[in-house]
Amino acid sequence: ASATDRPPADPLRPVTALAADRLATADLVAAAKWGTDSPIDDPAREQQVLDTVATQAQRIGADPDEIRRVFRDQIEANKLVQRGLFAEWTAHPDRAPTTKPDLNVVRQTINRINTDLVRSLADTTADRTAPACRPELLMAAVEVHLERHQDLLHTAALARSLARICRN
Ligand SMILES: O=C(O)C(=O)C[C@]1(C(=O)O)C=C[C@@H](O)C=C1
Repeated sequence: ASATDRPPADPLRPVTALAADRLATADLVAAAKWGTDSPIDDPAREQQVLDTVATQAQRIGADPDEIRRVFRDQIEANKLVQRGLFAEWTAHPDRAPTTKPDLNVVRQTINRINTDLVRSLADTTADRTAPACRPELLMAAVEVHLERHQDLLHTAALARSLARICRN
């Protein structure tokens, strides 16, 4: 067998990278909401996200309820980052953002990541069911943390976002 016959060393890397990509948008969402009347919690938008990913899951033969649960975690993790940043900006106003992104544009980015993440979850159903899922997921999270030089807030949120990736 040649090296190319080997299964990928890091099968959960794409899912982990997409979860981190989605969390990176929390900085933009927080900056868009900072100093406005828009609250961090937007239940109507959450419902829209969850319904859309469930429909996408169904269309590609994935379990819509499982995908909903995984995305509930993505949303909670996103709010963790937003709340952490609001706390930091409140305590240190000099660290608050000076430009305000357009929330609708940021949501378009989130929508694209959501679609990719649904696909990636469907593609890794076997890996996520395997006994090796937890160690592989941890390895992928450590690699993403190191490569992106993530701070504690984003790494803690990443761990939160991965809570239900493994099926066992
Ligand atoms: O779109 C927003 O307003 C966000 O804050 C992002 C997000 C999400 O993770 O999708 C998180 C919290 C809100 O309640 C709704 C959605």
